[in-house]
Amino acid sequence: MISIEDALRAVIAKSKEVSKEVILPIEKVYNSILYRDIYAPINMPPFRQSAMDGYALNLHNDFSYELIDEVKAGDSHQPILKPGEAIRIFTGAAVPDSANAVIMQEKVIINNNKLAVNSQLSFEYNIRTVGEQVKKGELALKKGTKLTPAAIGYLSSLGITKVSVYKKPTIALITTGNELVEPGEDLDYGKIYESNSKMLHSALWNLGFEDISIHKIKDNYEETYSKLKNAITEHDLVIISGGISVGDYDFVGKALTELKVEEVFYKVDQKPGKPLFFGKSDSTLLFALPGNPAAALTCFYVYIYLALHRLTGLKNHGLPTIKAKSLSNFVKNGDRPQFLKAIYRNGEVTILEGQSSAMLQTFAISNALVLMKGNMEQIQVNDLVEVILLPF
Ligand SMILES: Nc1nc2c(c(=O)[nH]1)N[C@H]1C(S)=C(S)[C@@H](COP(=O)(O)OP(=O)(O)OC[C@H]3O[C@@H](n4cnc5c(N)ncnc54)[C@H](O)[C@@H]3O)O[C@H]1N2
Ligand code: MOO
Repeated sequence: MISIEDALRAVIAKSKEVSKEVILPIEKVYNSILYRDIYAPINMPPFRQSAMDGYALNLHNDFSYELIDEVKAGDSHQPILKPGEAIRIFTGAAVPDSANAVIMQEKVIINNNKLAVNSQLSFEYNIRTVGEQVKKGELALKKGTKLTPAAIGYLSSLGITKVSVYKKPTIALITTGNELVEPGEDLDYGKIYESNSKMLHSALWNLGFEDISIHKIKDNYEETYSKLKNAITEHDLVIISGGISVGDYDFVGKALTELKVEEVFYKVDQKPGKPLFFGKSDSTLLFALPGNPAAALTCFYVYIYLALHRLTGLKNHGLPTIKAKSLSNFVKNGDRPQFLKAIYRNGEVTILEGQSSAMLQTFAISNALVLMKGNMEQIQVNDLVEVILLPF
């Protein structure tokens, strides 16, 4: 059995090489990672731009100006102002070369075509200079940057329509188990509703992964073997739920061995999620998660989240962790390090009742996991504990 730290190191080591480049329309790159540096194709702003609704002035040694023209946002004409002349101007409009300051309309008094300003203005006041944000040819965004809404807005403002990003992995989600029936169908004795696929699918969507195919297999060796074989050939990442423990009808491990999947680790010293398998077949990464729903989701956040980051070119390592003050007492059962479902708010964390790996009720209201190390026997109120913040 491997430790959590070694397992995380192995995930980092094995998942770094799988990234590929793809060029996508900017509408499709949200949450993707830039594959190459982007240089600004234009100056931004492309012209001297008014930052206010007001008046553009050609400054002189007097507080009075004569109003001669108007430039609205989008206008292309360039009135020529002599010293002491002003034009009406609006936010975002092009300031003529002959104007050297803009004054807000609240700060002037207008009388006929005369404009009285009540203060001395400095040159370029309220004017955004050409290339103030970024100059043509300068580095606009570095490779490795995550494309947030702000980044997408910024690149669009530079007129960029296509972006080179790390290809997001194609993902197969495979559930196993004779006991599983679809929500909406009758629930016969001995059956349960299949919930892991929808849970993991939404966790992937939340992180911006959309190329996901879902497969459901029974506890049958031949079916397990052939479905896994196809999934490995056709996807960058295969996530299996269930069938990885030691029962007579747990066929995943045997099929993975037959398929010559390299075992990076099997079994992690942790609770929940002990029977976690991580492997690799050529460039395809493969996680076999324990079927118990809370164990599967914990392993997703702790390990698969990290692998997904690596595959998509992000350099940071997994979910953010912080120290927080516990508002709860908790006594650990056994020596295994434990991930505890919890609610974090404002530097404090409440550890929830109902930590069984079969239960999702507490996970459904959690926004964090408390990591209780193996050598800790209990947590007491006011103890500082390590908290992993979940990505929502
Ligand atoms: N003799 C031992 N038995 C078990 C051990 C062990 O070390 N020795 N480990 C236990 C632990 S810990 C876990 S976790 C489970 C993992 O078992 P599997 O990964 O083989 O998962 P299954 O047996 O297929 O399912 C476990 C549990 O989860 C339910 N399940 C499975 N898939 C789904 C799904 N898609 N949606 C909803 N629920 C699902 C399934 O019905 C079972 O109740 O093994 C222990 N046993
Ligand atoms: O590792 Mo199991 O996940 O405790 O139920």
